[in-house]
Amino acid sequence: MRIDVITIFPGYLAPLREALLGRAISAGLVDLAVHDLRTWTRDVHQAVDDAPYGGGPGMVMRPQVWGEALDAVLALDERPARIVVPTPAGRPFTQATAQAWSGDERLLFTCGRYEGIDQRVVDDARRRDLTVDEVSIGDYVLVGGEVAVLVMVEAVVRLLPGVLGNPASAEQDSFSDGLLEGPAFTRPEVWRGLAVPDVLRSGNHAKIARWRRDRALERTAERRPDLLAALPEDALDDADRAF
Ligand SMILES: N#Cc1c(-c2ccc3ccn(Cc4ccccn4)c3c2)n[nH]c1N
Repeated sequence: MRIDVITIFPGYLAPLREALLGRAISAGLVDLAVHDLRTWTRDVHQAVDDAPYGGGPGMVMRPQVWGEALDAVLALDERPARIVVPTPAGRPFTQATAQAWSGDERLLFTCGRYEGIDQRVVDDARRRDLTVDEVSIGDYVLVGGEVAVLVMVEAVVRLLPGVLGNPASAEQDSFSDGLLEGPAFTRPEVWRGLAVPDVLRSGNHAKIARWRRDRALERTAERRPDLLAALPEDALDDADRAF
């Protein structure tokens, strides 16, 4: 997978070259290129923003700079790219989104700042039949798109074959079965007077699986009843319903 990121703060994306993601890049599983938007400015001040039409607070990022940047970065590779535009007004980015994008050959992330990017940049890309997804990582407001890109790239890249040491980790993710993960424990057996649940030390794999499923159902019902309500009809078996 090729990943391009366009931003006025390239340094914000440095964490993508650390740890697991850094190893995925070194292993050739991911090609990452970060581009400074100001490369495509033409004025001495390298202006990337301007006042909003219709008035209102803040500034809006100029379409000309973004249009030239997108055209140039898209041309760097012939593979089709999904253009991702982080925005508080976007569709929710979920585990299902990450799963879907993990099958893409190329992702191109555009990091806005100020009050966002002139809408015509997205409109122009779509009318050229480019795939453009305007997405939000959550119901809160950030200062720019860079942090959202860090989140989305990690969520997608960890799903690529060969990235996680144990593929089962991704298969047993929270949300992968529509439920939150239950509690996890490791040594010591007792810590500050708190013991690991006996069932986890029983060696009875069927009982352990049941216990874990019950804790996941319990936690999801308590913290995210919306997820429980959204489960497909056949997602819960009789034992689940009995819980
Ligand atoms: N994903 C995501 C986001 C963002 C986000 C993403 C990109 C930009 C580019 C500028 N801003 C600031 C801003 C503030 C107010 C109104 C518009 N824009 C961004 C915020 N905020 N919260 C999320 N879940």
